[in-house]
Amino acid sequence: MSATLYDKIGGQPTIEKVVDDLHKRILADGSVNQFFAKTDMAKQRGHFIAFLSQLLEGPKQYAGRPMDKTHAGMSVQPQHFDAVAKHLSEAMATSGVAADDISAAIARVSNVKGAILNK
Ligand code: HEM
Repeated sequence: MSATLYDKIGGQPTIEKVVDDLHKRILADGSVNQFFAKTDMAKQRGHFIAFLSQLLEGPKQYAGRPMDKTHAGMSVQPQHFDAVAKHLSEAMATSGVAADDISAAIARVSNVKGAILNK
């Protein structure tokens, strides 16, 4: 059996590092940080770590809301999605994730793009 993407990138410790870096990047980016003005980032951290782990075939631990309901009414546009995906990709690179694993992870994240844009 081949290793899951979750295992390949280093499992939970890597994902936690990536999400911390991602949140720094999002909050420093004036094109998307306004969306998170009222968000409890500690809670968000836990949800995003769990969601990402599950998306990369790690433990099924996500207990947050579905993507369409979570992002409903936010009017997230494709450029916002692309900005967050770019931050995620750069955060993974900074944590030492290999380029082909980053591409595979971003492809999985892109599968939920429609739900996040509510389209
Ligand atoms: C790149 C893909 C994305 C993924 C995988 C993702 C995933 C998530 C997850 C798992 C949550 C937590 C759900 C919960 O609280 O139950 C969440 C919340 C949130 N997301 Fe996203 N998201 C993405 C993109 C975006 C984008 C592009 C924006 C806006 C620029 C955005 C804005 C938000 C906000 C503001 C919340 C918090 C809502 C609250 O405060 O309750 N997300 N997202």
